[in-house]
Order: sequence, then C-alpha cells, then structure tokens
Amino acid sequence: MTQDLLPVTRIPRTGLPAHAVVVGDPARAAAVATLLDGAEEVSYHREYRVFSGSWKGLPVVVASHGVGAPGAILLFQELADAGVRTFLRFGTAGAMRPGIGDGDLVVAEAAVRDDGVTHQLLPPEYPAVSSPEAVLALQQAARGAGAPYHRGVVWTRAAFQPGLLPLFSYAGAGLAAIEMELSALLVTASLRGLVAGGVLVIDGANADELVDEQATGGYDPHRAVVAAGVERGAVVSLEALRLLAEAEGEQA
Ligand SMILES: O=P(O)(O)O[C@H]1O[C@H](CO)[C@@H](O)[C@H]1O
Ligand SMILES: O=c1cc[nH]c(=O)[nH]1
Repeated sequence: MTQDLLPVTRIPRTGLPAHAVVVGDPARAAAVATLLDGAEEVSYHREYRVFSGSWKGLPVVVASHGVGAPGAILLFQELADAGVRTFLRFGTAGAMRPGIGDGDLVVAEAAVRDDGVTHQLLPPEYPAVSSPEAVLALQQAARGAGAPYHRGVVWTRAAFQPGLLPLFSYAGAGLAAIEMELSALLVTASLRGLVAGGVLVIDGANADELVDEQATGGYDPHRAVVAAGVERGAVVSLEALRLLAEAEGEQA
C-alpha cells in the first residue's frame, strides 16, 4: 500500500533499524551492504537505494542520498520519520589542509552550512555540529582499523565546480575537507534531537584547484588509493555505529 511508503524516497514508514550509514553513491550503498549479515534491499527509488542487515549483531540501515544537499536532506528527513535515530555519513571529499592525503579519512567535527538548502529552513547563525559521541566513536573505529585519519571542520558546499561568480575562499580558516551534504545531515539531526556525524575519504584536493582546460580533468575519485580508503571507511562507519549503539545500551 503506497501510504505505507514515504513519499519521496519510498522507504517504508515502519520497521527500519534505528542506526544508519548514509552515502552519496547508490553503488557504495550496495558495496557497504555486502559487509552486512542478512543484507536485503529495502527499496530503490530515484537516487535513494536502501538496504538493511546487521553488523556484528546490530541491525543497521545503509542508504544512498545522491549528490547535493537539497536532495540528500529528503532522505535524512524521511529516514528520521521512519525511526532512524543515529546517522553517520560516509562520503568522499577533497582535502583542504596540508598533510591530509588521498585515501585518508576525515572525521567531521562540524560543517560550514554552504549547502544550498538549510539557509531556506533556518537562520545562517544556526550551527551544523557533529554529535560529540559520533566524533569519538568514528575516531575509535578509525584507530581500531588502523586507518589514517584526521579530525576537523568540513566545508559543505552546493557548487562542485566554480562558475563565473567568485566563490568565497576559506583559505586560512583551517578547514579539513570539502564535500556537499554533511551540514544538511547535521542540522536535520540537531533539529530533531538525533545523533549524527560523518567520516569522509579523501579523493584528491578541493575540486576548485583541479579545474583545468578539460574541466575537472584532475578530479579522479576512481583511483586505487581512494578505493582502499573507501574499503577502510566502510568498516569504520559500521563499527562506529556499533560503538554508538553499545554506549546507548550502557546508558539505558
Ligand atoms: O562520495 P559522496 O558521498 O557522493 O560525496 C561527495 O562526492 C560527490 C561529488 O562527486 C558529492 O556527493 C560529495 O559530497
Ligand atoms: O564535493 C566534493 C568532493 C570531492 N572533492 C571536492 O572538491 N568536492
């Protein structure tokens, strides 16, 4: 019955696990789902591909949100409507700080809200912050996996490539990485009292710096060094969800 499905993503209104890893690419959602026991595809509509299964006994959702925060926030909102309470975004990003290499992980402490959607929802002064417990769980999971990682503030920006208008530069602001959806997730979670965080695999420098005559000819997220980082990041994000659930159980 269609009323049992949420309108945009067409995920079921009830019955999903409370812990979710969200990723941009539907193929990455499928790859993460292969790590789960009893993985099943729940739904696949537009860019929103949703799996459920369990990671070391913890029931989890793995879902894709596509590219760009205005579309992604619809998945975050509908997963929350369906009962998801803990979200970790596992994405890719460009590095913005010296010393952060390709394939490294960046654990986001907060995000700049340049996402192209949340300014239409609430004032720009409202912060986009990760839940502290999510930052610590991701850090612990990264250490446990032996994955090179960094912590820092991420720039969520709606534009991938620059156009004719000058884009503000955050050079000198100490940002760690640039991507396109995280701030929308963090704001959604704060507004609803949910837990959220993010871990990003570095796939090159900020795409602005890679623009050349062939337009982003230098942007290549399909290299082996990135794939290795994605494999590590998948385990780190699932394990961080488990650590968060374990801590919730201890508090209950
Ligand atoms: O790899 P994902 O999770 O899609 O994340 C990054 O990659 C896409 C751009 O190529 C944007 O969605 C950006 O946020
Ligand atoms: O959104 C993204 C992802 C990778 N690199 C960037 O510069 N931006």
